[in-house]
Amino acid sequence: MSSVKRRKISDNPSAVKKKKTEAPKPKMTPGPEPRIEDAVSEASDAEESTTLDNENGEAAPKTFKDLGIVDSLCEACDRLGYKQPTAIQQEAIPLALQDRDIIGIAETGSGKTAAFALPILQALLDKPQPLFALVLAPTRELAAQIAQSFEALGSLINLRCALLLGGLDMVQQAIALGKKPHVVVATPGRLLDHLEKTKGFSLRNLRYCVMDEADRLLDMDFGPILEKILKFLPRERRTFLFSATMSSKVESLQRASLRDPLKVNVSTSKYQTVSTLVSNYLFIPHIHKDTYFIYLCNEFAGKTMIVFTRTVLETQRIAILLRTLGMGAIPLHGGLSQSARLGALSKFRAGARNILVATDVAARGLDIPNVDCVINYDLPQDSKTYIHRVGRTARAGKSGHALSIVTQYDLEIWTRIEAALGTKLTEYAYEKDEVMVFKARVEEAQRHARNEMKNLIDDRGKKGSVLKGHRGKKRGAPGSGRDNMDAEEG
Ligand SMILES: Nc1ncnc2c1ncn2[C@@H]1O[C@H](COP(=O)(O)OP(=O)(O)OP(=O)(O)O)[C@@H](O)[C@H]1O
Repeated sequence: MSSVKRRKISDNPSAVKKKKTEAPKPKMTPGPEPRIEDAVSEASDAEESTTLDNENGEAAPKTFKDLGIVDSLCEACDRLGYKQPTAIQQEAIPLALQDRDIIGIAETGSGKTAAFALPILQALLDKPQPLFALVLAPTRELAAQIAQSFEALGSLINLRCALLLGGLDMVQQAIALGKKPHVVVATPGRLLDHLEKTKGFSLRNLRYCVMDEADRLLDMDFGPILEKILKFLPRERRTFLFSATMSSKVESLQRASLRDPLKVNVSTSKYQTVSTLVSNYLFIPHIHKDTYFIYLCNEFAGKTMIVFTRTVLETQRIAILLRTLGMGAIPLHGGLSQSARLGALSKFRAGARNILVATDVAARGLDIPNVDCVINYDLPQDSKTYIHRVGRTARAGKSGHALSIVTQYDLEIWTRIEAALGTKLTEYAYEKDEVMVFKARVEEAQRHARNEMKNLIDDRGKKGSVLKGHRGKKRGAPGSGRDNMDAEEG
């Protein structure tokens, strides 16, 4: 292994010899006085990647060191197998090192997490202090994953990171905050609870605030909580917004109170999927939906799959249906306890089950290696969610397959999704006779699933039951609590 000068975070800033990082000149010039409106209009443009720059118009290979990243962080990247920065990393890191607010847009699975984590860790090395950075994410699973990425990238520099998630013990989290972490990763509802209730916890000296899946965080549901959180943060700070899909609504971007932001867009169109993804649909009669679905699962038998459904109950029913037919399925939705949710995800990650059946709580950000296929059992309600769902496969340059089941009732939304993608997808080729071979077995499994669902619903809320007992409570309804904001995205 090459010998590198390693730097560690010292809590005594004077103990670290300050060395100004010489970041290479960015290819995107800041230009005169960028305003939020400029960023907004730029963000909605279809743009070419700005990495094309050598004589042949090919991307010049760059290393993390070339981008201005220090040795200890380069070594952490190396250990994680990051040989070269991805496009969004190449574009965003030099600008972030120059102390700019950034709106970063790049396809799903393109390495956005390291694009914001590395500059933050580097700034932390320069000026070490507790509660240096805050990262907000819309779902608990995503927040947990981001904290893991920070810990992995900060493994050689003594990074302390705290994770604040809804659904888990506040006291344990307050203890973690008492240890003065450098980075806090949180879901919005729980962070606000701590800001309001945990004695001695303050983000007054925060230097960086990141909103991952920013368009979701800034939308109507989360927006009001975000506004409250921002009142606890200092105005003098850097703000990074990252997502694969970005809202171009001025109001929602203004919510993030960016200062002269620069937009880094490495997507070639507004809603784009990666080129390694094969996407098909099946147009089928609603009455045979389960039979077609089981046929598809059989076609992809042995592969790792995520199946998206619209509701908690449908997620649970589909998982039972699959298990009854001998397939290793596990449900993930906001009707489960938080420990059951994290348990389901780790079983799926570890390969103990090869089919994850999920609501949109799993649509954004989750980075599970080697997901071969995403099936939209129910179509998503909007095209943005489609992009995020299918982005759970074909990540980091790998190939993947997305299949959407479209019935006669889904034509309008499907037309809208295709229009947003700017392309007509091809239909998945099948022989109807081969599908109908499954009909009798599926009908038997449906009867079994109906009975099991009845028992689960009757037991809801009882001790040891699978489903939580918050029947009928809506987001924001009295008693549901803001902590539940991130409990269920579907
Ligand atoms: N430079 C790199 N080289 C190789 N792999 C990388 C590099 N940077 C990140 N990765 C890996 O690529 C995968 C996707 O990264 P990440 O989860 O940050 O994507 P993302 O852009 O945030 O996706 P999404 O929009 O779905 O949230 C991760 O497994 C990550 O470890």
